[in-house]
Amino acid sequence: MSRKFFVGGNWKCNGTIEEVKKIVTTLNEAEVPSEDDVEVVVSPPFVFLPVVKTLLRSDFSVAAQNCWARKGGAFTGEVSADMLINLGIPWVILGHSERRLLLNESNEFVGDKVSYALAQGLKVIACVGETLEQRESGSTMAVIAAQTKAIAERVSNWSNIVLAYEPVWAIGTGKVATPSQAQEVHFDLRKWLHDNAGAEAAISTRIIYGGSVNGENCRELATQPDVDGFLVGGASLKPEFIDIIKSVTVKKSA
Ligand SMILES: O=C[C@H](O)COP(=O)(O)O
Repeated sequence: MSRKFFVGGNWKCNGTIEEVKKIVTTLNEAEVPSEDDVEVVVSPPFVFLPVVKTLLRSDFSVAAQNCWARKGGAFTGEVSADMLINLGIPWVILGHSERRLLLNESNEFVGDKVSYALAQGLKVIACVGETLEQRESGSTMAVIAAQTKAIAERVSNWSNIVLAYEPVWAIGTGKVATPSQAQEVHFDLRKWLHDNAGAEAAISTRIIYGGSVNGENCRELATQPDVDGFLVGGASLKPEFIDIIKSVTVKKSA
């Protein structure tokens, strides 16, 4: 089966309302391949989600950058999955390494969030990835397997999950994984899914790459058989995000 190419733009904690509107205008005016070929999801900070959802072209979608692990209540500063659903936000990014590392989010906590978000009807971009130290000590797959296992233990249906492999050493560093490094991990992760979540999850789950993707390096990465798209940080704030969306054409001819 073919997995639809997926390009996510994670705007992280960036932008003023004026800048956000400008990015949306750039996206709205761009000529890109059909939504039959590529799914595009942008993820502004929470406060800009409603305005972006309202102004953004209808063939692109929006994601929140986080949500709480259970129903809302006395959790100051948190936003619940139920609230996102209430606002018509279809996607959420969970388990980003910046939250795992800076806010000490554990594998289990991320797994709880993924499970609760899916149960409320959200689609989830679930991030996994190793640090440089972990890669250099040869534990890349063990780390990623443990992160994915915490999700697999809480989830039986993978159809609303996109897995984002984001090596921490490649995020915001300009040091992108080579196409063969990305392919190797994506292949191993798909095999892990096969053995632990079943053949259907392995065949149909999109595994996207994130970490210093730009308008240039996306093309060769896109040719890799197990790279089903990208989660883009810095470059998603720039016009080159359009080029990254267009890399689906390279994928289709690979
Ligand atoms: O979620 C996106 C990733 O953290 C990648 O960020 P980056 O493209 O700025 O390296």
